[in-house]
Amino acid sequence: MSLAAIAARRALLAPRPPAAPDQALHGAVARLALRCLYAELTLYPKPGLVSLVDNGSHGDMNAETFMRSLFALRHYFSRICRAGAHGALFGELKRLGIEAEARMLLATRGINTHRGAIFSLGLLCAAIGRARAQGVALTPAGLRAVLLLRWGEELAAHTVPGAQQSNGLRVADLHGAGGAREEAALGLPSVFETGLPALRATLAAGRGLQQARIDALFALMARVSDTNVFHRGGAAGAATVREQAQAFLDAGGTGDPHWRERALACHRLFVARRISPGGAADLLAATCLVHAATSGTLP
Ligand SMILES: CC(C)(COP(=O)(O)OP(=O)(O)OC[C@H]1O[C@@H](n2cnc3c(N)ncnc32)[C@H](O)[C@@H]1O)[C@@H](O)C(=O)NCCC(=O)NCCS
Ligand SMILES: Nc1ncnc2c1ncn2[C@@H]1O[C@H](COP(=O)(O)OP(=O)(O)OP(=O)(O)O)[C@@H](O)[C@H]1O
Repeated sequence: MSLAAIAARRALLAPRPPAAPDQALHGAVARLALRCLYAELTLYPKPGLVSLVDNGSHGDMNAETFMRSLFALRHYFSRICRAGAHGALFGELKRLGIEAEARMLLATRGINTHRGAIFSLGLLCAAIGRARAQGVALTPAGLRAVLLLRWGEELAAHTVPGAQQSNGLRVADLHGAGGAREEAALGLPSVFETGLPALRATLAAGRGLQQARIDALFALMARVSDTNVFHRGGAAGAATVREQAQAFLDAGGTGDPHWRERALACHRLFVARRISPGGAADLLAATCLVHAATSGTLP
């Protein structure tokens, strides 16, 4: 072995200095975001959505496509958390988001798996970084206030060059669907006012995280103005999602002993109609991120 090779090996084996506290936070936030997206992917039954069990209403993607995309996003969530901590303007977050979309498309060979998640979870990671840097307590109200105060105005005016062709903008015009943009500009009300209370109510009732995630997903489906649903199913598809989700909740959600059969029946109906509540799925992952980040799991 050459001297240079020995030196390189020694450098590799040498103990590393501990990461600076803020660097450790950005890494931990990124890992949390990925874990929440993975938890959404593996949750089952999820009406019309991709899981490890089946591809739901999707012909062009499966769990493997989502896993490849997740792996490609691991640095993005850490970078956007750091940018938030350093007080970045929304333009900088947007640049990181557009770069992450390109990485996702490269990893999936052009399939949109995490566009909504890059946006909503990216914003939350930035808000967590910002809250910590400013000494704001990591509570749901604190996070939402940071998000709105720092980026609310810019989010309300947010457009992306070349996005005129997006499904979201088309159906926003056609059906008046708010989509990801409106949701973010209002400080993710579906996450803070619907998903999180539903998740925590099920946990408080003594049921586990899996059931809490199912209840949160159905609560989100009943509320969210989901451009994915409008794009594929039109106004009728959106009404079906709302009605089916509300019926599941009215029957007691996962508190009903037959909840699994109900959720499976809903899954089969959505697959038959090619409906996929992808916006609600993204917001479920966002809900899990807020829950975990505000429960003392971060360094
Ligand atoms: C705003 C975005 C999401 C564009 O949305 P648009 O509605 O035009 O596109 P599209 O129909 O493809 O929807 C994107 C995704 O949003 C998700 N979504 C749909 N409805 C909703 C909703 N009501 N709430 C949250 N997410 C939703 C869907 O899963 C969908 O995949 C985004 O693509 C964008 O601006 N990208 C640039 C990157 C960026 O600015 N990032 C900022 C980093 S914080
Ligand atoms: N588990 C999941 N299964 C399916 N979609 C999900 C899941 N989790 C999140 N999503 C969201 O749903 C979106 C994919 O939906 P869809 O395929 O309808 O979008 P599209 O590619 O924009 O439209 P289309 O393929 O109909 O032209 C993803 O971008 C993602 O944000």
